[in-house]
Amino acid sequence: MARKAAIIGGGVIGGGWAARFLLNGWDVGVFDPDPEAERKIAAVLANARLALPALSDVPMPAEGKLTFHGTIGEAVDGAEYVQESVSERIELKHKVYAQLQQANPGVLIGSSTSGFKASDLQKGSPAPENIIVAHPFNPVYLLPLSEVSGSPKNTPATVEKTVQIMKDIGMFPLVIRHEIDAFIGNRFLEAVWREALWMLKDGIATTEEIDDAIRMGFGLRWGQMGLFETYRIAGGEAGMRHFMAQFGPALKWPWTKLMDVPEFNDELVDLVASQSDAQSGMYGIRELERIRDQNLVGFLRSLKERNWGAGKVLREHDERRRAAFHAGTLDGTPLKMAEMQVLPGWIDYNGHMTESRYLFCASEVCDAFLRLIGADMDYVAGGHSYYTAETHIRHLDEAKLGERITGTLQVVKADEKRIHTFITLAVGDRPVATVEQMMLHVDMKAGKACPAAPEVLVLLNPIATAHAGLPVPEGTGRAVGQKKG
Ligand SMILES: NC(=O)C1=CN([C@@H]2O[C@H](COP(=O)(O)OP(=O)(O)OC[C@H]3O[C@@H](n4cnc5c(N)ncnc54)[C@H](O)[C@@H]3O)[C@@H](O)[C@H]2O)C=CC1
Ligand SMILES: C[N+](C)(C)CC(=O)CC(=O)[O-]
Repeated sequence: MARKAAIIGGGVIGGGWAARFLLNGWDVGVFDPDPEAERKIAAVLANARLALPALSDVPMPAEGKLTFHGTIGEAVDGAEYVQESVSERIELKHKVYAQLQQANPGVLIGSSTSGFKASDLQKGSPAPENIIVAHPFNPVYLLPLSEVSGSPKNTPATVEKTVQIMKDIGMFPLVIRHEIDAFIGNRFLEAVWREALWMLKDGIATTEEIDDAIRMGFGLRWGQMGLFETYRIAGGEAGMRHFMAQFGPALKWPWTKLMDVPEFNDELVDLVASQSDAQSGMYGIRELERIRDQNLVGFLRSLKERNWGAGKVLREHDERRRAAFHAGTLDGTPLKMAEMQVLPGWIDYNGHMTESRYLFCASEVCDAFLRLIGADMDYVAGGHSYYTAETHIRHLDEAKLGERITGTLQVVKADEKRIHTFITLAVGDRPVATVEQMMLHVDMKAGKACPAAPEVLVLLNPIATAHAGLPVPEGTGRAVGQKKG
């Protein structure tokens, strides 16, 4: 049975949480009095469905069931976790917790609050230990950070349970060790926001110029190394100490206006909003969200390839799901090994997935299979691997932008040195290509074929035996130009 989360407040952030839980296989019950909430969540979910699966290299679980409810009590019924995402008003949050704890007394409540401390949120609650901060960043379905911040009233077990739930949905829970307003992320962002408002108000730069200064320069660095690692490099070979010596005195120079806040009045709002309209008003918000998501997917995918920063979190999430997935897949049928989404860069001038990507997809399927039988990176580091000796691709149908391709693999024949595989790439139940391959087991140092290690054969052989009982897949052994049948 699917696990269930309740999302209380289905606006920008609640919608993002709903999408993340649903796409990770949880059922989600939503309560939001806004009559538009269902439509808004559907729009967020549509964008999330295009973006989040593109980060995964293992099959995503079946999407959970989304339900909308007329009361908080119905939404939280049967939920093991609540993500509260109502507007940032403390009295509203207190009212919501009272209703939640009356309906489901032991339920764990994580708050999306941007700045209230857990001890502020817990005031007046009969069970303060079950209320904790789990502060996300927009878009919740793509960005992994969740700042988990408790008070002395939360037990270590509550913190750990929250951490585990965040990991289960692919997030990076950062436990904040000291209770502070706005945690780490927003304390930092607020400082940047104040400086930006000053520069606007003083007529130093426009919204667009400030955004350009970020996105053409240091913003790109922050996304992959943060602040300290970046500055360490800026110190040259002498590193951080040299950086500090060189730029330390600047701390006392009038570089910032940080302690002063520009007066927040209509004039300031008009200045920011009108410049922002001029800069980006040609795009609708949902359109901007899709542009942002595609940029983030490309960025995150390249971090994933390098197993770095947020990309490492994605890989770890894949590993956890891979283990769960394979536990249920070794049943003697062709192995469902990988799922991929057709990304914008994969489309050619004919408007469909370009031919090299079929081989790329097959190689993802094949690598997943090799990991399954223990021929993984540690095995390769030990000097042995499988090399592909021959590949035959048949293109059966088109794959279009955004479609999800499932790759299944059947072992046609295997012995100590060879694996003959037949991979089917399908969109739903429509095969788009088959890829037949012969792989040779190789001693990499000697550059020669040799028998695979016993620990690999012990995993490979039962699969090969089970698959030997299956019909030989249609198309096996075909040559280019050969007539069907
Ligand atoms: N927008 C952002 O960038 C971020 C916001 N947050 C936090 O997330 C929370 C929600 O913020 P947003 O989604 O931006 O606001 P929003 O205004 O988009 O959504 C708030 C939702 O709460 C609903 N609501 C109001 N009273 C309610 C009640 N009694 N029960 C259930 N729902 C109710 C509203 O109808 C609305 O749909 C806030 O605590 C905010 O500080 C956290 C991270 C980022
Ligand atoms: C502006 N904000 C304070 C609501 C921002 C956040 O809380 C995090 C984010 O997504 O930037």
